[in-house]
Amino acid sequence: MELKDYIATIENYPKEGVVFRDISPLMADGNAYNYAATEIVQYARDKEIDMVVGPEARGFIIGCPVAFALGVGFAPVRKPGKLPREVIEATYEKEYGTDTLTMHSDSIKPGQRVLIVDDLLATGGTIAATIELVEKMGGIVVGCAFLIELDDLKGREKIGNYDYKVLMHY
Ligand SMILES: O=P(O)(O)OC[C@H]1O[C@H](OP(=O)(O)OP(=O)(O)O)[C@H](O)[C@@H]1O
Ligand SMILES: Nc1ncnc2[nH]cnc12
Repeated sequence: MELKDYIATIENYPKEGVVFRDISPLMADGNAYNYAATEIVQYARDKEIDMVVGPEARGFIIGCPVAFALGVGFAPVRKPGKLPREVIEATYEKEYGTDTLTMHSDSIKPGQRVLIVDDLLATGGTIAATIELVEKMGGIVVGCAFLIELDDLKGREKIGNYDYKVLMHY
């Protein structure tokens, strides 16, 4: 399946100069959505994953079906003020601004093997902050998976030696 057929491109959104890659046509097509999630599940199958972690909000859209298919739990990474119990925080820079991410401080148990899933890798700020949060709790990041990587923004460099999988490059 040619997954790029299901990505919409919007220029100058949400800011002048940004080329936005929109996954909503992919989500709207049952076959494409299933195919994309299954590709990530296959990548993760032999990794003995205990938990999937995904950043708000688009990381939930692809991370939750992957967790469901693997038969493991999902831990959300959220923007400040959204999680009701004790949280840990990490601050990061992204393509269009700065932000802080939080997780419930007990959402990953020490030694758990974690797959991080998000829709898109841009500057890598989100994935770097998410890795930091998981590791603060003693989790082991065994893989990172994305639908899309924006190669020019060099987010790959923030991933360093962690294993990662990308379905589409722009
Ligand atoms: O690699 P980075 O430069 O960090 O950018 C990638 C992140 O940016 C987008 O999320 P956004 O923060 O826009 O939130 P949303 O999913 O709630 O729209 C995207 O879904 C990734 O999580
Ligand atoms: N160019 C882009 N398109 C879609 N989501 C993004 N998140 C960060 N940069 C993005």
